[in-house]
Amino acid sequence: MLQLRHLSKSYTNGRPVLADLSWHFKAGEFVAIMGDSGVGKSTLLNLIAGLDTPDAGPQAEAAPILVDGIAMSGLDDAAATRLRRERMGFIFQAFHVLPHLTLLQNVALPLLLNGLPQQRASAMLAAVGLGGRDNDFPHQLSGGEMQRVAIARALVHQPALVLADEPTGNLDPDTAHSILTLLRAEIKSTGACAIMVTHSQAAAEMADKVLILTKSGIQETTLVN
Ligand SMILES: Nc1ncnc2c1ncn2[C@@H]1O[C@H](COP(=O)(O)OP(=O)(O)OP(=O)(O)O)[C@@H](O)[C@H]1O
Repeated sequence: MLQLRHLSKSYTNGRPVLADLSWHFKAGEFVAIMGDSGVGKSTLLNLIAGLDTPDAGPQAEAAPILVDGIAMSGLDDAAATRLRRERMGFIFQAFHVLPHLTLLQNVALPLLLNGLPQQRASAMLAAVGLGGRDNDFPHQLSGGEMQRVAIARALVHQPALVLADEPTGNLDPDTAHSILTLLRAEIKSTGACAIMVTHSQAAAEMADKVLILTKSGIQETTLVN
């Protein structure tokens, strides 16, 4: 579903953040990515999302990120935006719920942008435990409820790839568990691939597979209690 091939990223100061990463993420898989602070986890998600660009040049792989066989590097801005809008769902702080839209409008946004029927938005709010609150505004919600809206919005258009950056940061353990149970159930029912960056061992335990990102690369690990 998603292939990373010799992916590298350095920032303008020349310091490499990610070097020669290769991995194959499969459809239907819920994968957690862990690793030390500053190792490049968020950078990796941004690259996959097409929000940042991998290193280019004679030594670099020409197509380091393939989504369903499509090279992100071959897409112009409009095509990358379309791919993101149609095929991806984001649970990122930067994509947080919009304060001036109702909960229903927030969740319906990906459907609207993709020209899809909007009925699923209300059902999706109900699925995340916010049934009957369609017309509330984000400021009327707790942090956990807000995160549920973000998840409903990320999943409503049934994306093939869900990218989540610390989706349970700042949530109490019970809320975190119920949110990840929901995320897991959704991706298992749609066959999507979900990639979740987290520092939380409890969150990572909900995934099918845990990868550790280090300076020397990416590898699968088994969590020990
Ligand atoms: N736009 C940027 N310009 C320069 N350096 C950057 C930029 N964005 C990130 N970095 C650097 O890249 C490295 C990786 O950052 P990143 O946010 O991906 O780490 P992380 O693993 O997600 O960390 P954390 O777990 O603390 O969130 C850091 O050293 C950071 O300072």
